[in-house]
Amino acid sequence: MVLRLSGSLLCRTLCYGSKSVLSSSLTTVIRGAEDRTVQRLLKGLRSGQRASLAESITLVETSHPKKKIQAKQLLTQVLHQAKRSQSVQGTKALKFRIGLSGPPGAGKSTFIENLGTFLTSKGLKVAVLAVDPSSVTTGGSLLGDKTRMPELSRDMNAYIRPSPARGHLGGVTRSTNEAIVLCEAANYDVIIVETIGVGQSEFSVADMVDLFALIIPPGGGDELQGLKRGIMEMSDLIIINKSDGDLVPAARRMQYEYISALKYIRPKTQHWSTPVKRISSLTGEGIPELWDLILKHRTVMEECREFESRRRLQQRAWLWTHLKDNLMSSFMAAPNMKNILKDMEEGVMKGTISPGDAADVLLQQHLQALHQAQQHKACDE
Ligand SMILES: Nc1nc2c(ncn2[C@@H]2O[C@H](COP(=O)(O)OP(=O)(O)OP(=O)(O)O)[C@@H](O)[C@H]2O)c(=O)[nH]1
Repeated sequence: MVLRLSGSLLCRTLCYGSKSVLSSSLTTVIRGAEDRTVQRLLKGLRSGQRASLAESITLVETSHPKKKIQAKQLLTQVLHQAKRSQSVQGTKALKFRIGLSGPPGAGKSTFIENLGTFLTSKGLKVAVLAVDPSSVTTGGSLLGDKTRMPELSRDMNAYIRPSPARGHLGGVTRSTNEAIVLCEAANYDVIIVETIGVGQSEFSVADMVDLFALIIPPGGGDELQGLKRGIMEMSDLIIINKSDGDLVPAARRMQYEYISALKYIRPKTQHWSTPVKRISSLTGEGIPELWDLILKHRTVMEECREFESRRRLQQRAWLWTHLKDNLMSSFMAAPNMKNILKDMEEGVMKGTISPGDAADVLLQQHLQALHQAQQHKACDE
């Protein structure tokens, strides 16, 4: 459903809710100060305990009202803590968020296993999170499965989190964003967010990382046509995997094709032109050089100050995701909304009311419901 929200209506919705929003966040702060679970999790996160990290992520994925309050409390504290270290250490305090997308079978898990173990051998802590749209429709998860990365999952300096099998894509990515922050609070240096390059998930992931990489296998040549232009536009790095044995010539061809295709694509930033690198996740060839390139991207982005500005824009995008989610939940929770919604949908399909008018009617109905609820609350008090 498309929610058409005119400026004045949005304004009224927000203004109307502001008092209760304010009081509920104050309640959150006051209650949270006493919350033992939050204190315990914070302590566990600070000492880098994987069990506390797993429990904290589960907490932010929950929709249980009491736990939601705890999750907000935890995130608030964690964000304050991160802000404090950033004010002391500057951007060096910011951990590295890497997004990885690629079609099924591209070798994502083999790549993460190889890069991950390479990084932990250098003394870095690595977390792997998955955004898996398939888990929403099938209830099962294809990504982030520990069995796909056997060595890394046994590594004490690595943490692998499978995709949450709930909610719509917005919900999944929202909790992923929060999971990133929690991994950082638990002192993970590199957070890899993995997604299948189908649907919309890669766009959401690109919006929450410092570097977005696309990984592809050498193929027959149709891949380039099939691959969405959008995903190339938002990539900071293109990795041609499986460049080993008999596949080397095909991988080379693929590399040239991508290099030429990128010439016709507007660069994401004027400070970086997207490199196309061949590697083998199976043999590990090219992985150390690829890591150097990833670090170079970070240095360049820090020097031109885009590293921080991207993060700031991502924070703003995150605010909008929350706002849209909260507005939709409040809209759907209003009394009788399901019936009116059904009537309006039928009307729109029959052509008796225009989609725009139907959206306005629904919003008016929602605002009235909010107003009535507020009046009842005032009477009760
Ligand atoms: N020759 C060769 N094979 C590879 C390489 N990387 C992965 N593979 C193989 O490609 C197949 C798919 O690899 P995965 O790592 O499971 O790929 P994935 O992208 O995680 O696949 P999904 O789980 O379907 O999303 C496996 O049989 C791997 O052994 C590589 O660098 N070279």
